[in-house]
Amino acid sequence: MSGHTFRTASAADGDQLSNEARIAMLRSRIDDLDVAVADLLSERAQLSGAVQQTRLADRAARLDTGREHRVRRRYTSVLGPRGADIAEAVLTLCRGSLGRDRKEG
Ligand SMILES: C=C(O[C@@H]1C=C(C(=O)O)C=C[C@H]1O)C(=O)O
Repeated sequence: MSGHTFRTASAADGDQLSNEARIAMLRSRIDDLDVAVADLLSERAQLSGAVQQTRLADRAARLDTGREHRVRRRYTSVLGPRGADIAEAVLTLCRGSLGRDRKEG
């Protein structure tokens, strides 16, 4: 678990605010979410790299296309068809995590 907690900005939060203040409040929440998403992606990439490394140590294929297909379906089931683009970007980031680990290690 990453420990991030979120609350959604509600209409009531903005009732007393100017549009400028409302936008600033919403953007502040967006900025928090971007940091949290990037942290989660970093953690995911480390875990994915560890799985890939372990499979290589077992002389198995580093990648698993069946598993990647299930990951893509998870994103599209939540986000709709555009989720496929996000899934692809996430998988690309995580496939690269092994290379980065090697350079750093
Ligand atoms: C992490 C794994 O290895 C690779 C990376 C994946 C991912 O980042 O989601 C998925 C499948 C594999 O190609 C895994 O098999 O779960």
